[in-house]
Amino acid sequence: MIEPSKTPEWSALNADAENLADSHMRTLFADDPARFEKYSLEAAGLFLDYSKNKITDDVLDHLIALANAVDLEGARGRMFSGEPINSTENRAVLHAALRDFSMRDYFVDGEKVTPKIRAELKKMESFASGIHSGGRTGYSGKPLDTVVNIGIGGSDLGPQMVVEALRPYWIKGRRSFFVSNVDGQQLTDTLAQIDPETTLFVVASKTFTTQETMTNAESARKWFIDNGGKDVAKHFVALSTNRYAVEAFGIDTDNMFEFWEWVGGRYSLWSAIGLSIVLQIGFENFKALLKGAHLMDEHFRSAPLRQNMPALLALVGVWNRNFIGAASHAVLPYDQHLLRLPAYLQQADMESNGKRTNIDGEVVKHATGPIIFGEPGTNGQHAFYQLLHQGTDIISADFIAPAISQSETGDHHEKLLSNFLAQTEALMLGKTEKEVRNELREDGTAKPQIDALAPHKVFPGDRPTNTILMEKLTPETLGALIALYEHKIFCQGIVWGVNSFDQWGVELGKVLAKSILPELSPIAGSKPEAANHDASTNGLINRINSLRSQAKD
Ligand SMILES: O=P(O)(O)OC[C@H]1O[C@H](O)[C@H](O)[C@@H](O)[C@@H]1O
Repeated sequence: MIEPSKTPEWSALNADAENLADSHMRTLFADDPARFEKYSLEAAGLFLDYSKNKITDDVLDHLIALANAVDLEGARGRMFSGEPINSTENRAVLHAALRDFSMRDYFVDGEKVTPKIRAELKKMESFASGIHSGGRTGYSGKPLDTVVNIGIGGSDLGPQMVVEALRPYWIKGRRSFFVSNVDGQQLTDTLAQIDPETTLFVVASKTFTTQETMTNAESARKWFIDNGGKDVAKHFVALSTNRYAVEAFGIDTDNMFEFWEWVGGRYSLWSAIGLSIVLQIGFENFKALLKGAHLMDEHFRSAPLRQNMPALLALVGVWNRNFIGAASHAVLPYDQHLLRLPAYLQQADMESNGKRTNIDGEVVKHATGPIIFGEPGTNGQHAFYQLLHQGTDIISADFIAPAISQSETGDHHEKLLSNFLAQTEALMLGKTEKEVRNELREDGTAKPQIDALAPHKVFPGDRPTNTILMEKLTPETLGALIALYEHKIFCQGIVWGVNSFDQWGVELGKVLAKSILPELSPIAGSKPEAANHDASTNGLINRINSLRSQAKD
């Protein structure tokens, strides 16, 4: 592979960063009145303004040249044509096929996968319509109006985020719960709110071997039976790629919704993993979500890089990460219903591009995926934005908002939007010491106080942000937004030369936890002194065991 940091394009970008070091974004805006028109674009119902980044035409030219040097367009073609671009697992990456409503066919290893996708969607549709119409009931004949989705990671974050985002589309009277953590408190708290007669447990796991999910599913089944539940088959369905493990767990494969190896866990909400979404908002709305994503896919496949929203978002991200030095990236939705978007993107982005080895197995020579974090605005403003404005690190950020709220209430949304706009303006402009001093003087502040206060009130500004706007948060625009991020992550992975579709970094902890589990004492029980680990881990096991042994059962 081409080592990006050794290319002339990378060197040109380094030189750009040096040249721009002394110019402030204020000046870039003052010097070029067309900046907003030049550095913004529309696609699939989304509008992206990336003008508040420290970029120029030269920077963009060099970023596009870098994308060409690593053959981003070729890689994009290889993904869509079903090549096994997930090289360490020898798998294709075809989540886009799940939402392709054109007549296009997709092949994996010579096999046409399109009919399988359509058949599974049909199965989901008819299952959901049975539940919604009351044709498919629980063991006592009551409607199944409650869903408990048991899954973790990609089998939890996507459906949960979407269900939360599309509240106004909820079918009246239906409730959804999401249980992910192996911490039994989450399951216990959920079970306390539901009725076995009216609950459908949706066990979601690509592998069907994940400790957390299997433990929660076993405990949920036990609770169901202990609480008078009968006919487990009516109350438990599975979403998985692993038929064998689903059968072994005791779920009839008739009650299984299937997806395939070529759908990565964190890219799976479009597959059978979306069943909990379908049950909460209806199949037509789920289809609209898929269609929105498909619109973005079509844009991504066909638009030249200079007019390609996911590619530009990715390249500007590379600029901020590798040349401006932003090691963290904030995702800041100004929409309360997008509450779970930052958590969703933490997995999507950090599990995809948090890699230190390139696809050739060499340690990379440049920074890769940033730390992703975020909270909905305006809550974040009253918590961590202090650091965004005046901290010692440059943190890039995406500000996301709908122009019209899903529930307009008085002037709340105008207030929300005024904050949304003010924050990116403030981060870009900053406030000079001169401006601070003038303000204090106008307020009648005495000279010694001005001298003492002024340095604290200075904002450096020049801090990079993207603004993503949509008319309204709907299934379509949400689909497009998620697909935008999926493709952004893909493009960055290609530039950085990493495999965005494996996740070996989660394995070591899983293996060690397995060896520690039998060493932990039950409540009021006892276990031999731990001696197989490092001194810290042994010491902590012994301390936990002593606390648990002394506790009453
Ligand atoms: O869907 P599952 O097979 O249960 O996997 C659930 C999650 O756990 C794994 O450890 C991976 O890190 C995630 O990518 C995955 O989404």
